[in-house]
Amino acid sequence: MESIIIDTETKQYPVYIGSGLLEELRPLVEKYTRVMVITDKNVRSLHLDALLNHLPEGAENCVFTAPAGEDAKTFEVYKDALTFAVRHHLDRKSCILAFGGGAVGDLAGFVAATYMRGIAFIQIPTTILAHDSAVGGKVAINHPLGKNLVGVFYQPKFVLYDTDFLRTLPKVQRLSGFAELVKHAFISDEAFLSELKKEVPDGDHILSPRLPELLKKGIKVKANIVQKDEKETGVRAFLNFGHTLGHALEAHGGYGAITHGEAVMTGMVYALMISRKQAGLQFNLEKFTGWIGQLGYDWKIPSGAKFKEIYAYMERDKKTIAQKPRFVLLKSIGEPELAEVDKELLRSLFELQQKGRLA
Ligand SMILES: NC(=O)c1ccc[n+]([C@@H]2O[C@H](COP(=O)([O-])OP(=O)(O)OC[C@H]3O[C@@H](n4cnc5c(N)ncnc54)[C@H](O)[C@@H]3O)[C@@H](O)[C@H]2O)c1
Ligand SMILES: O=C(O)C(=O)C[C@@H](O)[C@H](O)[C@H](O)COP(=O)(O)O
Ligand SMILES: [Zn+2]
Repeated sequence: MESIIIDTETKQYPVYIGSGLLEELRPLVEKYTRVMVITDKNVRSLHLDALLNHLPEGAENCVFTAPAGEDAKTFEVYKDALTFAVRHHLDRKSCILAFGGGAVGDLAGFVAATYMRGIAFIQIPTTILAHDSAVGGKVAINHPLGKNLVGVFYQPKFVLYDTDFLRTLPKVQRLSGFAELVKHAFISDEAFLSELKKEVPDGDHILSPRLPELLKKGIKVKANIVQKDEKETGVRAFLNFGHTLGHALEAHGGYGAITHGEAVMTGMVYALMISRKQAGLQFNLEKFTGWIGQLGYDWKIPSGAKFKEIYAYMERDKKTIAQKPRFVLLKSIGEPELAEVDKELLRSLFELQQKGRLA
């Protein structure tokens, strides 16, 4: 199986990626006393039977089904999943298998990391977005006051990314996942960004035969960063490009009102404007927003969002120090930095972007 090795301070593990990989699963999980699958209701109805065909007998009795989307990342669902694990006699030689997108992965990883102080964790991602979320070991649930505020760093034993699952993704989820690929390009390499523009001229081209290759590139960008800084004491924060505003919009709108990727795309446009003003970035943002508009993104800040309320969420972002929000900016494509930004600049750019204008 083709794999990309993730080599962190605490663990080294493979991300197997390609078509038809589910066939290879059974021998990888046979050593566990029990496999608890955590999935969501959409993935369950579309793909659970296929997964169960490749798990040891009896696995169908140990499937926890979370609500779809951000509703999976709540304290209540987290507690229900733990209760399920206790009632199903999971022990320290059992494992938790995340089967779904990033929401399921984040929930399942946090359950695995905390049940009996940590049992084995496996990721079988089913979304484009999960080329990001399944790799690197950030697992968390949301707090009403902020995205992913409750979580840990906990690496999986392996990631098995069977790209056949991506075929059933609705358009809105393809767009959501593609935003993280664009992020990986921005923080790494102008040629990667040009390649994405060329390969994906509009929303109908995201699911192209080239997608697995693009996902591998994205994973390698992430692997390279996580390898240097597993616990985000430095460069890992660059993976948060677009997320300071993005997470605030998600929390403010009520988790799930906009997808993570849409929010991050809006946040990247905001960060690019700030970068042009304060980091010396030379970049044709008008052309870029033309392209993403063609793809189907609405990069305007939602009209109902008030700067004061959004700023309060940004103040609680995990990159904030002493109540001063910090943003990932670009000096040039592939050259990120972390910086404080003057509140009045943030306000004026926010108001412009809300009107659909750029600076
Ligand atoms: N841990 C990390 O490093 C990291 C990185 C990026 C994002 N995230 C988190 O990931 C989440 C977003 O990830 P996501 O978009 O994959 O989330 P998701 O799990 O919410 O999936 C999105 C939707 O797609 C559906 N779905 C999943 N697979 C499908 C398939 N193959 N076919 C049809 N429908 C399918 C799901 O049921 C859900 O409704 C957010 O909570 C975000 O904060 C985490
Ligand atoms: O892996 C990382 O590091 C990231 O920042 C990846 C992000 O795409 C992802 O959304 C992550 O969950 C954000 O982390 P957070 O620490 O800002 O909650
Ligand atoms: Zn993200």
